[in-house]
Amino acid sequence: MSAVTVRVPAKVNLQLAVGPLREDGYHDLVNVFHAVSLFDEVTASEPADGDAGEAPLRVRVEGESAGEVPAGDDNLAVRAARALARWAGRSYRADLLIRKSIPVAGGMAGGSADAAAALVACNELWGLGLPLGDLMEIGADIGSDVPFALLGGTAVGTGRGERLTPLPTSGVFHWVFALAGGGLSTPRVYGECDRLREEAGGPVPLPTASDDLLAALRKGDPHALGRALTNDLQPAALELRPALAATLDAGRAAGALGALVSGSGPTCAFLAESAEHAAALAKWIEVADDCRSAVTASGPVPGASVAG
Ligand SMILES: C[C@@](CO)(OP(=O)(O)O)[C@H](O)COP(=O)(O)OP(=O)(O)OC[C@H]1O[C@@H](n2ccc(N)nc2=O)[C@H](O)[C@@H]1O
Ligand SMILES: Nc1ncnc2c1ncn2[C@@H]1O[C@H](COP(=O)(O)OP(=O)(O)O)[C@@H](O)[C@H]1O
Repeated sequence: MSAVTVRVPAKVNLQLAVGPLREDGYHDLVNVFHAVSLFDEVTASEPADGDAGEAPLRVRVEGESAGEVPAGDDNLAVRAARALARWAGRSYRADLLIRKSIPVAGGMAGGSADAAAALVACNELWGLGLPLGDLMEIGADIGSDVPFALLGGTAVGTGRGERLTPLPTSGVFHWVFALAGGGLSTPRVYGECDRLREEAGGPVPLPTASDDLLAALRKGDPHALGRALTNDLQPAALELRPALAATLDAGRAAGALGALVSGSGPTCAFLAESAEHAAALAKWIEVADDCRSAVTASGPVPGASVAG
């Protein structure tokens, strides 16, 4: 095979419960991930013969926000492909082309998605045949969210968010995502969360899964799910970017069943009753000051998969 294209979804966090800061600089989480139909595409191809002597892994990024993504060794897709080659114990070559639609530094795990897609694409291109479990182990070293981008669906992540258990769900959930101009740095948002907690004083409870949320997912009840959505990073994201409060209010006022910041933000997520309701909500949300555009999507969808 001379080229493999993989499609990979964005995520929204339905519950993000953040425990105390650990000694290694991470936080223990209960992270309920949900994969939604907003996709990046990564193509891995064999470099042409005349390119011998060039870097073994090269990357090109296309899409509206391509300029915000590193196009060298720091790219998470390149790091993932390099880690895969190391795991296989050989040097391999590939040209990677990333077509980005997932917002960059938007709290939707676009970089992790590209890393996951590169693992699946290079596993196929190089004929390694590694099982999903091995790819998830390699991915966890690249970033806490990479294993979920490989798995997809709806799942709860514990530890740093990398230890996954799939969750049973019914039906389809319909979403609107308010994309903001520019991003928020994930470490900065976790740091702000710690600072706010220190300021408030008192102990930080260990994270636990919400029974109401799990029941709403099992039943496929969007009204109950809307009421159960929570994100412990939201106060920190709002502190760093106060204009997001008006975006959330616009969605609530327009009748969203639930509204929250997606992960570390600044993307905001709104739950709708149906595809039609989501399309109507998007029109109201789009006019909020800090909203660059509002897009509709549904979930759950599968994780990184070779495109048919
Ligand atoms: C917040 C979340 C929610 O799913 O994602 P985003 O909303 O940014 O996409 C994740 O926890 C982000 O995961 P990911 O982006 O893979 O983070 P990593 O590369 O593993 O870590 C980046 C930095 O985030 C902080 N971090 C990450 C995970 C975790 N459980 N505790 C942390 O404190 C640490 O400061 C770490 O150095
Ligand atoms: N392939 C990639 N796509 C997006 N960002 C990447 C990629 N590789 C490295 N990065 C870096 O990772 C940072 C976080 O990206 P991203 O995963 O999009 O955000 P978030 O962690 O908020 O979901 C970006 O600011 C960017 O510098």
